[in-house]
Amino acid sequence: MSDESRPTPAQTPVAAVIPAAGRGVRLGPGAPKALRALNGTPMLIHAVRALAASRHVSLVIVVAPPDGAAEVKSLLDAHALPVSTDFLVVPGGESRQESVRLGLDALPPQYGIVLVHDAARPLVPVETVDAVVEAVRDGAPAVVPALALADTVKEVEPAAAAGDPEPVVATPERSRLRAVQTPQGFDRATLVRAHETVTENVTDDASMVEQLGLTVVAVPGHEEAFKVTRPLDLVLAEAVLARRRLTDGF
Ligand SMILES: Nc1ccn([C@@H]2O[C@H](COP(=O)(O)OP(=O)(O)OP(=O)(O)O)[C@@H](O)[C@H]2O)c(=O)n1
Ligand SMILES: C[C@](O)(CO)[C@H](O)COP(=O)(O)O
Repeated sequence: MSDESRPTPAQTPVAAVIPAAGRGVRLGPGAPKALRALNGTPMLIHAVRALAASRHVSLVIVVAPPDGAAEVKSLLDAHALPVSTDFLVVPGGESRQESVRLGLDALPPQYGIVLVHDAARPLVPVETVDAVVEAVRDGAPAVVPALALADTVKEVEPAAAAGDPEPVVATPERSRLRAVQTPQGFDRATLVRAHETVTENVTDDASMVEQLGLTVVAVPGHEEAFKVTRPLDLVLAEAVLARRRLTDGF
């Protein structure tokens, strides 16, 4: 591509990869977590709408449970989604990391910026999505939304058996710690290189970029971008939706 035809950072097309292939073991028995209902609508549909609500995002790739791609395609067809956004569905893998990589493999060439967003964070506000994209457009190779912590955090020597006492080995200074959320945003080439390079298991994509020696930056996250992980999170998510219905009318 010549310099004249290469998009400027402000024009670079943005795609979102939504890993949605997890079982949701910590949520308890039932359908795969992303397909469970929140206020009558599958969690995945909330997450897809949240990302597609950003004026920056023109493609959403949903990474479905390995044997559930057809079901997810039908779900997307059955729910109203913005017509200005394209959608693709691919089957996922055994780990979140593998599912994200399978989503990246399906990314068409024109998308230079990639967001990775957990289906399990269905209520992320569009302002958070936009803040992440804008930080990538401003030149950061990797961006995470982050919140300060309310609890003091201890590092422990993990117990051999669940429930056994665990010796505390350190108390990191809380003011320097952040809980990170999604969407995490990346320059596409950086994220692809990170997934090709880092083979050990990690819990988020940004840490793979850190392992390349690149700087990841944090922008303000949002309390409503919490991850639905345990049963109490479902109660909280329903409450947030009920409050939005009252205050915003949806
Ligand atoms: N093999 C996997 C595992 C997880 N995920 C996705 O990664 C996100 C964050 O994972 P998490 O909240 O841990 O979901 P689960 O793996 O489903 O939860 P659990 O660990 O309780 O089973 C979720 O949107 C989940 O669907 C995925 O796409 N593929
Ligand atoms: C990516 C993530 O949501 C950032 O906080 C988190 O690490 C996912 O962890 P999980 O155990 O796969 O839910």
